Amino acid sequence: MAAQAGPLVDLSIDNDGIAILTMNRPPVNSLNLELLEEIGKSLDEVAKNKTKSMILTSSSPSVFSAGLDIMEMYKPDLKRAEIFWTTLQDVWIKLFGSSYITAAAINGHAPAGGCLLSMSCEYRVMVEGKYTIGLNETALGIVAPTWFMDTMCHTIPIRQAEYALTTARMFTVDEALQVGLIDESASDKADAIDKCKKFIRKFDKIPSLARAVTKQKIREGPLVRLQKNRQQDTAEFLGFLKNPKIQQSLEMYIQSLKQKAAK
Ligand SMILES: CCCC/C=C\CC(=O)SCCNC(=O)CCNC(=O)[C@H](O)C(C)(C)COP(=O)(O)OP(=O)(O)OC[C@H]1O[C@@H](n2cnc3c(N)ncnc32)[C@H](O)[C@@H]1OP(=O)(O)O
Repeated sequence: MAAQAGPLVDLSIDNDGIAILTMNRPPVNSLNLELLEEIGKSLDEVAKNKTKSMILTSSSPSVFSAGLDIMEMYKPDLKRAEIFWTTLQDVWIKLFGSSYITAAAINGHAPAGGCLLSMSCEYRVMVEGKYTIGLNETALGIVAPTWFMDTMCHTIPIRQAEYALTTARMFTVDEALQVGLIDESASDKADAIDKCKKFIRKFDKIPSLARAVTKQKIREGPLVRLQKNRQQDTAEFLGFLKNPKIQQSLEMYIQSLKQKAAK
């Protein structure tokens, strides 16, 4: 993968006071430890500045995020892998449990961890095109953690979530719209951001404390479940990584990605 030039995320505040968090790890915004740390810091920044809302997007022309960086899981240094996983948990807790309004302008593919980040927001607008979104972990021979599943069950009906998770279903933009995995489609990134802003403006007349407490209460179940089981969740992740069959599946998957990229 190409070396990183420039910051891994850009956090700007627009004229309406809306924070725009842009992931910037070419070529595909795969979530490695350093990118997750920067996303986490930006989420802290948004919370600290009491910004009323945030839009999550990507600087790539065709990928929102390719999900977790598979190289963090393939034959890893186990100490780093543990920090990687707890950082991912932190990012999810901060984003899913945030009190400010969140929306994702999904300007490209959003598999696995990319889908998780967008589902952790309150509203999703995806750019039309040959892009797909979904939790495809089973196709890699791995099991999505419970909190990934909880996040999907919080977004689409549980029957659809079970079917999508077990079959590693990647939804086209139209399919995602139909099932409610995204809320709107958009012609391009600017349109997606405009539509996210329109969603955010819906709260102009809603008292912000009532909105925030309602959001946090409705999201309490999945959050408490992870918070109570963080150590076990981390131990399970490390256990997965130590399993030779999982390592073999990851190796085959990496090979297939490399072959596809070389074509
Ligand atoms: C117990 C564990 C539980 C948690 C588990 C998992 C959660 C996850 O998030 S696992 C990651 C799952 N992600 C994927 O399956 C996506 C894989 N990528 C793709 O499908 C495509 O890359 C994508 C559609 C996102 C974009 O396609 P293109 O624009 O055509 O790019 P390329 O496929 O050519 O890729 C360019 C370059 O990036 C490398 N790459 C892609 N994805 C990843 C990734 N997730 N991690 C690391 N590296 C990735 C790809 O191999 C190419 O590399 P080079 O060959 O070196 O250029």
